[in-house]
Amino acid sequence: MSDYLSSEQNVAVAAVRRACKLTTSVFNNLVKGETLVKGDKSPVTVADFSAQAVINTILLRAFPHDPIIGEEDASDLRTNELLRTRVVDLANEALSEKPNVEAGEEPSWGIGQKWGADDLLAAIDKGNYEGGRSGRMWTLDPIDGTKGFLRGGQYAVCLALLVDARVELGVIGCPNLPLDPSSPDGARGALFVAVRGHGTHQLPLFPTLSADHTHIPLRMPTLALSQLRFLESVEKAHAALDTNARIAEVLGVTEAPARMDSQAKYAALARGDGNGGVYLRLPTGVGYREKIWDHAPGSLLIEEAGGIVSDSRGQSLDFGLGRTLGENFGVVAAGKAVHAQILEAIKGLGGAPGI
Ligand SMILES: Nc1ncnc2c1ncn2[C@@H]1O[C@H](COP(=O)(O)OS(=O)(=O)O)[C@@H](OP(=O)(O)O)[C@H]1O
Ligand SMILES: [Mg+2]
Repeated sequence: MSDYLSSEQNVAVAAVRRACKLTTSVFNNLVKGETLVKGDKSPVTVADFSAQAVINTILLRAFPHDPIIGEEDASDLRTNELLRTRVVDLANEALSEKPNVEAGEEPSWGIGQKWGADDLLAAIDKGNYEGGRSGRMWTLDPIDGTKGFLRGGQYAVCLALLVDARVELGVIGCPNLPLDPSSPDGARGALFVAVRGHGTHQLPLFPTLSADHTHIPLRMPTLALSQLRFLESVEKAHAALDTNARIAEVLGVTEAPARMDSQAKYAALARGDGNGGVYLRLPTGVGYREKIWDHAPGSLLIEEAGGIVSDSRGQSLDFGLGRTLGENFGVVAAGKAVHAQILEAIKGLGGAPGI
């Protein structure tokens, strides 16, 4: 682990690990359980709120002066007692587990104890920061890829620290991502940590041995266009998949795209899964603004693994605009060798809808 932001890394890793344990247990108990009616989103709702309560509680105690841009707010919990009780119980289960001192956890982070409902709701609401161009701030997506979570597919717990609108630390927990991409049926649960200037590393999300704390450095492979495989969203509503197919044709990419929910795509790309090579996310129409928490940690994972992330016109992503990024720009994440050619192909097609 690098010395730069070492206590922030420790805190963020511990917080994301605890939240991922919680979401995994919600999935195993509620989503897989036979009681779930098709279309019932309540497990993802409780998991979302309680994961944000856990992470914000820890951040608040470890770095009391840092604001947080979080996806959720607690207003629904103030009016729904049943939901509130479930969230408080789940968050306390995750927070009260005693600090793992060997893994660098500290009791002063509010762990190893239970919290009252008021404290936990206030912690969730601490995620209401509007963002901006100056100072330190965290951004959190407690469950990115909610649809993937419900399907038992990919989802991610995503946390980043920004300083003066630049992402300095990105931590992404992917409970369902195979630890070793060459054994897709092997152990699942991978954790990714990127620190500006110090690379992107992978470690097991749920360590059992002390050797599991070893950080493995990630480097994106250098691929030619003909070897590329596109990584893209599962949901047609979230990205212009038809445009992706046209761009693939222009570039001579023949491999069928890999579809994956959530920022797990950035993580998979950073470690070169399945000949990944490009994550294309072009808007489906006019008006949608991408959220800061959907791209801040993932983009640093790519950059620190040697790749480039830009909007579809080649500009770097601007994280200083508030809770969202600019309108209708799309995201192109790829290895250095092919990024410019992909931008050319997008331009050649006259951009994407809404660009
Ligand atoms: N219309 C539209 N356009 C673009 N993006 C949208 C749109 N609607 C939602 N979202 C955001 O997409 C997040 C999930 O994106 P994914 O990359 O996981 O795609 S997908 O799950 O395969 O759909 C998803 O994140 P979560 O809400 O955290 O799941 C949303 O923030
Ligand atoms: Mg999201």
